[in-house]
Amino acid sequence: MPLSAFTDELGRVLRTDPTADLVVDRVAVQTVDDVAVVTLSKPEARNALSLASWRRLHTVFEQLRGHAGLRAVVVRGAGPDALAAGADIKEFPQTRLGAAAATDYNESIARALRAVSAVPAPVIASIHGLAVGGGCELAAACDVRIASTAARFGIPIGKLGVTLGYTETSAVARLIGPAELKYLLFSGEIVPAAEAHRIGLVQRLTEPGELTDTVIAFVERIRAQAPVTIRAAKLVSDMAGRPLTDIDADLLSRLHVEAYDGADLREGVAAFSERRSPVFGTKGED
Ligand SMILES: C/C=C/C(=O)SCCNC(=O)CCNC(=O)[C@H](O)C(C)(C)COP(=O)(O)OP(=O)(O)OC[C@H]1O[C@@H](n2cnc3c(N)ncnc32)[C@H](O)[C@@H]1OP(=O)(O)O
Repeated sequence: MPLSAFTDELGRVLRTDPTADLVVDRVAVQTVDDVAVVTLSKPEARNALSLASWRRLHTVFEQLRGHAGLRAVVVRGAGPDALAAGADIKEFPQTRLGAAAATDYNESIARALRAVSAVPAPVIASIHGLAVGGGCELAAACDVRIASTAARFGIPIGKLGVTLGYTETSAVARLIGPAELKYLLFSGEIVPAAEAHRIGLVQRLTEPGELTDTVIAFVERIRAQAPVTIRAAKLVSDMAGRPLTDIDADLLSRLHVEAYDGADLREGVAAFSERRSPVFGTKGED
């Protein structure tokens, strides 16, 4: 798809809520060329996520993980108010749940968050409003968060009496560190976007009217670069700060071989020599 048509179409998708026929368990997936847009779609409840929605997110991101040639995923919330206000509290049981159901509930959320992180392509959270509780954790599981100055963030779960597992908190902790995580959890505060940006939860802030254009421009920058470089960039960034495992080393080694033996690098070098913009394939292969 030519760049201008891609930009127009991605803009059209991001500026409108998905039609009802695209929404399954309050989650919609749309694709624009090699970019997927995942929309949380329960605007009347600040896009709160039911168990069915968490399970659907798991399925969706598992499918996107296997989508060869995918260049980016944008995660956003329908309606004017929220990415998501967390797990659907109205679904929480009024009676005791029992060990098996409680474990299954938490594991369903953790599975969804792990699936988000496991997509090889960059996953960008576009945050125009509330990213609270599980909504904040979902945003943190994405690779990059771009937010409007009107967005708000927090994990106010103490007032509910729920607890969080390792997966739900680890992505937030990696971004802001355990001390800021403790502050958010202990205070239950919902902080403005500027504060979320200051502590590292958000990478870029925009005026509310510029969020979509900023996200599109970022996606375009990703698509203009070599697919193999971006895939390796995500891997090494995720590996930073933890000991290198044999599996990590093997993955990186394969990507080095793919890069030096593949078409992306030859195209990049040729474009540099010819003083033109590179035109990359989708998989870094011949
Ligand atoms: C592992 C993960 C665990 C979790 O995620 S636990 C859940 C953590 N999340 C929360 O505790 C946030 C709960 N929501 C709120 O505290 C407030 O909302 C906000 C501060 C986020 C926003 O306040 P405002 O803008 O005034 O909206 P409003 O009038 O409270 O909500 C509008 C409608 O949305 C429903 N809603 C909001 N959040 C949730 C939710 N998380 N689960 C279910 N429903 C929710 C409300 O009830 C209401 O609906 P109606 O108009 O029918 O009363």
